[in-house]
Amino acid sequence: MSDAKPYDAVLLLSFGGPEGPDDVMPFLENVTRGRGIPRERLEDVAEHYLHFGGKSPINDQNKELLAALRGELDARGLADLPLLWGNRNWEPYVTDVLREAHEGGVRRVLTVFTSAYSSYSSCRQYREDLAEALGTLAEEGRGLEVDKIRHYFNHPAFADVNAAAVAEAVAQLPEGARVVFVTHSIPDAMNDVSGPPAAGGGAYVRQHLDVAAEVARRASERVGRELSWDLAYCSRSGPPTQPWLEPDVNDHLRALHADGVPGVVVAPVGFVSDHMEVKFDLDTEAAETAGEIGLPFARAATVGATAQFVAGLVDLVQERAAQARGEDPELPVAGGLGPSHTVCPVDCCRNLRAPRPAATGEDWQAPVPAGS
Ligand SMILES: CC1=C(CCC(=O)O)c2cc3nc(cc4[nH]c(cc5[nH]c(cc1n2)c(C)c5CCC(=O)O)c(CCC(=O)O)c4C)C(CCC(=O)O)=C3C
Ligand SMILES: [Fe+2]
Repeated sequence: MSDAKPYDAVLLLSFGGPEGPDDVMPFLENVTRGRGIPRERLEDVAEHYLHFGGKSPINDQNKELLAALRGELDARGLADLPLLWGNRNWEPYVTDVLREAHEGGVRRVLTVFTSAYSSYSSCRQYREDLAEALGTLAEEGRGLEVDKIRHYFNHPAFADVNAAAVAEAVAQLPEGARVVFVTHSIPDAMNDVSGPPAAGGGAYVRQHLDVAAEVARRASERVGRELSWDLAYCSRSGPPTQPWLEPDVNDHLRALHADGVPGVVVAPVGFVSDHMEVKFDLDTEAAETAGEIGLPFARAATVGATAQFVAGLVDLVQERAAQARGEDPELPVAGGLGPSHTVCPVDCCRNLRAPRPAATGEDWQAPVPAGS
């Protein structure tokens, strides 16, 4: 299957991040426009970026992932398939990237998000921003069709690479160390409406619990003992009056220490690479918390651009292409939830603030290009 037909390009769609100190505030304004984030929180987060020279790690990590994806596509006979990279919140902006691709003859694009789970922030917001880009391009007379791969939180490659990372971190700690899986906190209300409405909401937490159990099971096999684990959250923002998913990872480390747990592996399964949340909220802040209370601490690696994860992503691209051709490919999964949809049902991960059209959904109507 050395073919990606009917797609004529793959787009890696990511969050984006600042490249230097002058970019930090404009980037944060892009991210938080209309999201009701308090000014103090923005100033705090600006400090996190400035602590690292005003440069987010995310862009270089995406470049590394792109190079690895390119290599894997080439190795599978897909050297002619263009691989694009665009962001929602910073350059290269997805609209500009798709415009240029259209100029080069690209009409049908398969998208891979750098985010593995369902929720407004981790899926629908990407779809809304894609829809906006497609709208802008249609006004310029450019027609493009876009699909996406299924969520990959429960792809075997994602589970396996995370399990290897957890096992490696466990080996650095005393016997009896606990695994604390960490993901980005979101408002409770956002979790409540995450995933397809027919599944009753709560998909964000459900998916993380499923991955955590599966990664812990695979890591336990690797280390030869039963690992106990919890799920905790980082990077809460929003006003204090609004409930967000808890426990916060720092509070949780203190609680585990008080219970006599002899060490913790912090495993950021909610992130595909070492984003600022990982570098600051975990490697800086949570590590400091652990240091203060004298709790041995090891951070498991994120999947990043590991060969096995990259191969899994290309499998997902080929699988989605086969589906688009009307074939019935195998859909490998890990854990207990089964393969997720590729075309989002109506109101999947509903936007609770200001609903906007979202691409790659059942109710998406591609805008008609001007002049056609
Ligand atoms: C679930 C989730 C992911 C994972 C899925 C995915 O990967 O997309 C994620 C990723 C990311 N979030 C990032 C950065 C930020 N997120 C913010 C704000 C928020 N994130 C939220 C959720 C998520 N965010 C939410 C509910 C808010 C509150 C505002 C709102 O309701 O929309 C803010 C504003 C300041 C603040 O409030 O903290 C910033 C700067 C970066 C870049 C990091 C880098 O530079 O390495 C990345 C990858
Ligand atoms: Fe975020």
